[in-house]
Amino acid sequence: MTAAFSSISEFKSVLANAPSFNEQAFNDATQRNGQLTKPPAALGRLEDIAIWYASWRGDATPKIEHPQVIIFAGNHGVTARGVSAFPADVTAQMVMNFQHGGAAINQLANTFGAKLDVHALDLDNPTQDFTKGPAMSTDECLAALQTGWDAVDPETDLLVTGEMGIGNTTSAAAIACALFGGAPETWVGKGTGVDEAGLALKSQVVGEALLVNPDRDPLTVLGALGGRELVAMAGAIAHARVLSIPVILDGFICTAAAACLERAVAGALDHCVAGHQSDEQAHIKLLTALNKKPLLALDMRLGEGSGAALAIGIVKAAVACHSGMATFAQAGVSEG
Ligand SMILES: Cc1cc2ncn([C@H]3O[C@H](COP(=O)(O)O)[C@@H](O)[C@H]3O)c2cc1C
Ligand SMILES: O=C(O)c1cccnc1
Repeated sequence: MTAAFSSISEFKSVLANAPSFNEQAFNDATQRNGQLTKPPAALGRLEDIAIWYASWRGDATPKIEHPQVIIFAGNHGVTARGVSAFPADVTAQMVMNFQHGGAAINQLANTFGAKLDVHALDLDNPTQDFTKGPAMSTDECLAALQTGWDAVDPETDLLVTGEMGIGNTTSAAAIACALFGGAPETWVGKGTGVDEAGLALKSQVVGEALLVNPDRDPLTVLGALGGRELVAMAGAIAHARVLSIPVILDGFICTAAAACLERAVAGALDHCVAGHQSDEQAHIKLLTALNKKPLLALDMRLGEGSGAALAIGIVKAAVACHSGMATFAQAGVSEG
């Protein structure tokens, strides 16, 4: 399905009307799981993951053959406030690095057999510093949503969305604070490695951003405090929902973008699992608020979709066990 959104409310209504999981496949996969040659629940969370995946694919014995990783890149006006340990130029430089195969995500996508696509969003025009007004106009937000929407390959069977955008942990913290409340201090983290003074500055910047952008409608928050790469991730995750493509969420930034969808339409992230727990301190708080339990916790705080790409291996393994194992009857193994 291709869609050209003329308004944020149209986007929201497409998301709200997206299909849910397939109950027949859920029931069939649950029944099959109980017949496989293992003690009940012996594969732990792998069993839940396989049943979740099967129910979204509408197939009780699915395969994962075409994972897609999409990285979106955006530049942030708020970097003028000195919120990152790195200069804003690094965003465009890393886009070149992705294109030449030199970044961590290139190696991880290769390792797990995923196609990697990179979309740079208007890098020459950073979003407005959101301590001065909304980061984006409605039209800019719609354009970024569309880029994300169109980036999803309808033939893919597992999606990872990642990002690159110097300054975007501040953007993600501002979004999380706007959506879930609490003090800015509880949402900011060290990002690329700011010191104590940098952390205090990030809290101050988030506080200012929330005063200047008082509207708490979740999709308005996304455009007012997000960067284009966050908006595009939300657009891609929404399109995956419409196409019944399961998604693995990455770290703090990806989860903050996704959280806007869930707050706009309850259940909008039911087709998503949390790939990992980022070392960005507020990520676990955000995951808990979304009722998502991370698959991995490896002290990573990179972004680029890296933690989610690693979790492709877990989801693939879970589905391979579920679809490939023999039942007790097939294998002639006695049940307990
Ligand atoms: C070389 C390099 C590669 C990266 N890959 C992802 N990020 C990560 O760091 C940035 C967010 O941190 P902050 O808010 O502190 O700027 C994002 O671009 C994120 O994807 C990177 C950062 C750097 C420096
Ligand atoms: O959790 C993340 O996504 C993250 C954390 C720090 C820097 N970049 C990304």
